[in-house]
Amino acid sequence: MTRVVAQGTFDLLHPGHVHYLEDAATHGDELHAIVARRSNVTHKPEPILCAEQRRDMVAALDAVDEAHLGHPVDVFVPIERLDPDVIVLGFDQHHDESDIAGALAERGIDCRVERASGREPRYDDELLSSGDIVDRILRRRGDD
Ligand SMILES: Cc1cc2nc3c(=O)[nH]c(=O)nc-3n(C[C@H](O)[C@H](O)[C@H](O)COP(=O)(O)O)c2cc1C
Ligand SMILES: Nc1ncnc2c1ncn2[C@@H]1O[C@H](COP(=O)(O)OP(=O)(O)OP(=O)(O)O)[C@@H](O)[C@H]1O
Repeated sequence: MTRVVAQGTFDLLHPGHVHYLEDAATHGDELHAIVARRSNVTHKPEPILCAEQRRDMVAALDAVDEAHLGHPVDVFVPIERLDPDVIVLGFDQHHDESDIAGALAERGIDCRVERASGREPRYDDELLSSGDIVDRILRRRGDD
């Protein structure tokens, strides 16, 4: 049984998230998704939705076996508990594979780090970014 972990903010779900999680699931037999806490989302505007709602939506996706709230302080606590064989990063996530591999080795966790592919838009006007969805809402509602 190969256990895979994927992680992200997953605010306002869109087909890019589904693509990431479906790709991650192909790296093993069982996919666990970790949902970032608001306090750890520091590289972009904070999520609109609370962590529990984001977790429940991710858990409802077919590709995901279990979704978990991330740890508020030490992001390696859920990894130690889940003890995955593979961590699959999103295609554009800012994390460095070798930094994560180093942190895993320091903690004695035997786990590969891989990267998912990206999804190209399939439809005219398809939005594959939570930030772009928020921007569109603000633009359209701002016009009302
Ligand atoms: C291996 C790994 C484990 C993570 N675990 C957690 C966690 O337990 N809690 C948390 O708040 N963020 C965790 N994160 C961080 C966020 O998921 C991530 O850095 C970011 O804030 C969301 O990325 P996004 O740009 O894909 O939305 C983890 C990141 C990695 C790479
Ligand atoms: N178009 C896409 N194709 C594949 N994966 C995607 C795509 N968009 C997002 N993802 C992946 O989904 C995961 C979680 O994404 P995240 O929650 O950061 O959403 P986002 O929509 O990219 O955010 P934002 O637009 O606000 O930066 C990330 O690993 C990201 O790489």
